[in-house]
Amino acid sequence: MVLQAIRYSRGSLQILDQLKLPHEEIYRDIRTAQDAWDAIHSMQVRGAPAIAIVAALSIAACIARCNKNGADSALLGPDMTGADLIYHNLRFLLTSRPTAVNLADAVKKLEKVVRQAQQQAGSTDYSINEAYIQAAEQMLVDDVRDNENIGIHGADWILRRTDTAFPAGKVSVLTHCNTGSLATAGYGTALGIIRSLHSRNYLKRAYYTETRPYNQGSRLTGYELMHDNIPSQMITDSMAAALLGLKRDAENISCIIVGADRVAANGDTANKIGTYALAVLAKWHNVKFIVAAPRTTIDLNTASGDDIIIEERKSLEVTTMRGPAVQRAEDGSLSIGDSVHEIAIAADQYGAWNPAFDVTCHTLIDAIVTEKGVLEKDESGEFYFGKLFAD
Ligand SMILES: CSC[C@@H](O)[C@@H](O)C(=O)COP(=O)(O)O
Repeated sequence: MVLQAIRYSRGSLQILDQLKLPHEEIYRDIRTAQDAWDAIHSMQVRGAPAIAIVAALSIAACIARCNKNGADSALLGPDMTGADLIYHNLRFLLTSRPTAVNLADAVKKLEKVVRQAQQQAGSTDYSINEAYIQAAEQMLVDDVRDNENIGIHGADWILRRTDTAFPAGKVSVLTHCNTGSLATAGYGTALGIIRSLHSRNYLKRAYYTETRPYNQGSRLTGYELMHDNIPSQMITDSMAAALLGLKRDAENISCIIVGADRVAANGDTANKIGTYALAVLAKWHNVKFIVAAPRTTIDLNTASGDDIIIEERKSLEVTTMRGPAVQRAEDGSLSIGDSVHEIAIAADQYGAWNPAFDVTCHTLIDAIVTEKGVLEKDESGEFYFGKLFAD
């Protein structure tokens, strides 16, 4: 069964609560823009493309119910209708998390759709709503298709450009954070490449970091890889250098593949905290370092990584951990409880710095894989995005 993190049908939106995974699979109704804002801000849903799509669909689901029943759409701004109501809610959702550009990109595109619908002769609230709903629904479809193409391009590139002289010509790769079905509309970006390698029988093993402090790796990537029976092994973030340093063929890492929250115009890439450290390690160990992202993550209006706003989250997310209680029986076997609790792993009064993302300089990146193909640096060592946006 395909893992479905976003359940959408016209008028209805549900998300799989990622704070409960992998221990509990709970779907939450998203009935309002406020619900979507809360889910994004609290990271019940996370991952750059998924954030954008849930925000867009939350408004679509509300106004679809409104178009059908003529009832209150349950959006913020009860004294507004049609275009104004949509603009207002899009702007509100934009404030939910700052670093990933996909949300801002979606808002810009959806505002354009609404403006064009307003300009149509005889436009009504109903016709504006319909135009919005169709555009938001199309984003869901497009993201899955784009990720499948990222998977194909990325796998092709890895098989061409990295040393595949491992048992049966297979490669092992390392990834960070969660970039799969849970972080996107489906299939995934960096994890999409891993899926593509696996489906062609070229994947020996996917290593993934636990990704402290939010543990997107251990909680979410592990869950997805197990779900799809992809051979995999978790490491803590601090084990990456040791893994790359291993000289055993069977463990040899061909490349590190990560996703992105925002790629600046020069290729500098903001992604989950810890990405930068992996890129430095890759350079030292002469291992390819690849960023996988749809074009919606490339922000040509941001000149370089220096201009990217990095979200800082609460210290508490570093000093606590979530999970079910573990009980050890007399024979030493473990049983894991059902419900998720939060436990302190440090005294919170010490405080902790908690940037959610870091920026990897483009000089450390070998290739950026998009749905349109793989971009490498030119002779002067610069990424040139022009041709990716030719259409
Ligand atoms: C396809 S997801 C790419 C990125 O969004 C992902 O690597 C990441 O950094 C997610 O961060 P998160 O804080 O979990 O939203």
